[in-house]
Amino acid sequence: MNAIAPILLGVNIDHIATLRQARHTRYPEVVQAALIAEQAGADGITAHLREDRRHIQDRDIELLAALLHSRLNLEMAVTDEMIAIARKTRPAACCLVPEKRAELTTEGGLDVAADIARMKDACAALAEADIEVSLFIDADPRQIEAAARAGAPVIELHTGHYADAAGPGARRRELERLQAAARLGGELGLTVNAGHGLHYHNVADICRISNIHELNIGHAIVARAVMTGLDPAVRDMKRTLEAARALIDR
Ligand SMILES: CC(=O)[C@@H](O)[C@H](O)COP(=O)(O)O
Ligand SMILES: NCC(=O)COP(=O)(O)O
Repeated sequence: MNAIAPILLGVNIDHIATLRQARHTRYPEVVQAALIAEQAGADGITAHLREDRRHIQDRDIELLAALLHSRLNLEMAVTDEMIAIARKTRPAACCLVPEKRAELTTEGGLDVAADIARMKDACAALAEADIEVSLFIDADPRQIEAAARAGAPVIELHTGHYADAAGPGARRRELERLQAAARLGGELGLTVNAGHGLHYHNVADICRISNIHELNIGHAIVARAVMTGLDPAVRDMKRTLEAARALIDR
């Protein structure tokens, strides 16, 4: 029986920057937060450089790319500006996400199927700079197949619909969609990650999807960090992921 691989944790530090941007101060320093998260067990750091720069700033990405010990996963829109920034700063990974100026947070996955040629070009431009490309998509077979055709080696399944599900029935249906999506992604040879809206009390069932490689979690960790500190908040999440995966039924 093959051993189940541990699930990795990417800590998204966007909302450390949200607190800083609230008054445009020099604190809290996102680099300090990232290094604390790494020391607490984060396997990588995720940061979303939005076009509107509402939280993460260009200088954050430059410093993180230079100073992290683990790996930087830069989330960004599929634009010439962002591709140029990525090719210049060369993070280990880029996750291409949809963006709408007016959105409170990411509302859905990238519509890869609607413009395969553009996605292929973006994936190729980033891969040429030795950046691992991930596409942030809904648990939709059409988008998963499109991601494979676009040449992305990694997909990140949007777990927001699961996280926001109104009740246990809806949540179970969303979980089943994610399970089927992860299976299809694996069959197509894609590395399958997941994220958005995950927290300490809804993450276990996602961890039990055996071929999910990494979870990117931010808002819930930063929210707990406000109460207990970032180091324990990250350690708590790592422990939660490890405990859930250890229970996986083979
Ligand atoms: C793509 C995704 O789900 C998040 O990583 C994204 O960063 C959410 O945007 P905010 O961090 O601005 O809420
Ligand atoms: N891609 C998901 C991510 O990086 C973190 O999302 P959230 O946990 O802040 O909702």
